Amino acid sequence: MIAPAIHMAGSLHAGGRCLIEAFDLTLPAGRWSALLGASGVGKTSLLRLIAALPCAARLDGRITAQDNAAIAPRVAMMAQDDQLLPWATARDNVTICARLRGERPQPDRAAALLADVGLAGHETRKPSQLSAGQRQRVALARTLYEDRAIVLLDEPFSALDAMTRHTMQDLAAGLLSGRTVVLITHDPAEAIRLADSAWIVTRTGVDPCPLPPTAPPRAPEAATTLTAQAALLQRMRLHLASEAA
Ligand SMILES: Nc1ncnc2c1ncn2[C@@H]1O[C@H](COP(=O)(O)OP(=O)(O)OP(=O)(O)O)[C@@H](O)[C@H]1O
Repeated sequence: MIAPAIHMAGSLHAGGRCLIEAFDLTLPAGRWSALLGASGVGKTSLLRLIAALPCAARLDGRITAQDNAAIAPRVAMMAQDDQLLPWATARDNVTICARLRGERPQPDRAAALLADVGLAGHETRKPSQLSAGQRQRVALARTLYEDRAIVLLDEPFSALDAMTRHTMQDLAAGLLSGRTVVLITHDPAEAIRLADSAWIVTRTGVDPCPLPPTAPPRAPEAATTLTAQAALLQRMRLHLASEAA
């Protein structure tokens, strides 16, 4: 499986206004890239454009893979909302994309992934019988089941309690090692913990953020992690202040 770098450049527009004036972003091959930035700046739109999904925003520019092959067929995307089918069990939701493609589902693999995300014994529950955090973990298992080279994660751990989030971050870091992963997060601690590269998306472009020299996933209690978190938070504050001015 080749996990390519992805290059995006141009300007982003929606509803007759410019969201991002000009940006040039290379998401490194086989690494985790984090995108942070104010609500509404266009982060989800960038992910949807990479995945070639319908999007209210328009990119004047281009998105290419390093190997020039098509991107969309190699993408698994975990959206902000869990997008689970209400009438299907957790296990059937994990295999839904494969079944829609006409592939034979692998229920044992789905059950194993559900166990990985801490949902052993919940395989036959419907989404309405699960908590928001449990539903988010089913959506994570569905994304992992896809086993794609490019994985787009839009606030994947936002509904989880702190301890479960920590466990799921480690799990995703392990299972998605070597994939080109793009993570949208509002949490500087999560970006510092997981990312190989990070950018703050703003109206004027994308601002690269320094990260500790250690490899992710980084220990949350390490001094370098905490210092980098504080610096990133401060940088986000400065961007917010300058956008408001
Ligand atoms: N149908 C639409 N018509 C016009 N503008 C839209 C439409 N849908 C979304 N937008 C605008 O597109 C912009 C980008 O939305 P997007 O969801 O990409 O932002 P985001 O940075 O991911 O936000 P958040 O962090 O809140 O998820 C927003 O400012 C939003 O108002």
